[in-house]
Amino acid sequence: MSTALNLVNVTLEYPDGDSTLKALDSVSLRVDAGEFLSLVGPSGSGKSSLLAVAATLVRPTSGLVVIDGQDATGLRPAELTALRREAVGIIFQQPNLLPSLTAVEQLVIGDHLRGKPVRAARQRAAELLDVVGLGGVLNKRPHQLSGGQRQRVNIARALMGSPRVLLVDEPTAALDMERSESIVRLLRQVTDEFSTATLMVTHDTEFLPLTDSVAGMRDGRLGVPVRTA
Ligand SMILES: Nc1ncnc2c1ncn2[C@@H]1O[C@H](COP(=O)(O)OP(=O)(O)OP(=O)(O)O)[C@@H](O)[C@H]1O
Repeated sequence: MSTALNLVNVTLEYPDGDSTLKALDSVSLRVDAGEFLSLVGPSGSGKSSLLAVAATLVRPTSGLVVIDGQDATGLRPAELTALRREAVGIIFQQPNLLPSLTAVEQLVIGDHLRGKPVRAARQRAAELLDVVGLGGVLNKRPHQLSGGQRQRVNIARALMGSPRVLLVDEPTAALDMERSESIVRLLRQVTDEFSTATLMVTHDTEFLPLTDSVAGMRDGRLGVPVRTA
């Protein structure tokens, strides 16, 4: 298996009055293609910081963030944007869909804004929406979809750029138990089908067995991932 995401000795400090707060303290983590890893830990332990650094949205104070073999920490902003667009899919807790757009359009808009041909994007969007179980609601707008369906659109949208790395921040926080389970099952399915290296922050310990391994965070430090089976 090839390593798609590799964090090496990553430290992230924030100014905190006269001193500094270590949101991440010498964190090292590898996620291979096709691996689904979950990240758990108390509030304030650094989980969102780790995702933000892995997404190249926040530059660490020190350490390496290697995505698809490329060290992101030395890149210029434009190069970072390109790397993120090509290699990283991000799924936030709230789908943040645009109210006036249909499900297909939510996926196509990114390509459209980048000046890419829309026809091919529409075809891919329809295929991905089918993969996530939304083949029957391609032309519905967010208010016509359930919370679970909106989260599925969010997942399909993150897959549009064929990312090697999929970063997921509490995808089930706004959903009931049954819908939550189906979303984690879907993330398992897309990890297998598209061979993404998937890293998911979650509070839902019930669904950890659907992932390959679990790593715990505490005070900015990461425990060694434990296999679930
Ligand atoms: N932009 C920031 N500026 C200063 N401190 C920050 C910033 N972002 C996070 N922190 C601090 O870094 C630490 C880790 O925060 P982080 O949001 O990564 O934790 P978390 O585990 O994701 O928490 P939660 O489960 O509540 O979302 C916390 O002490 C937090 O207060």
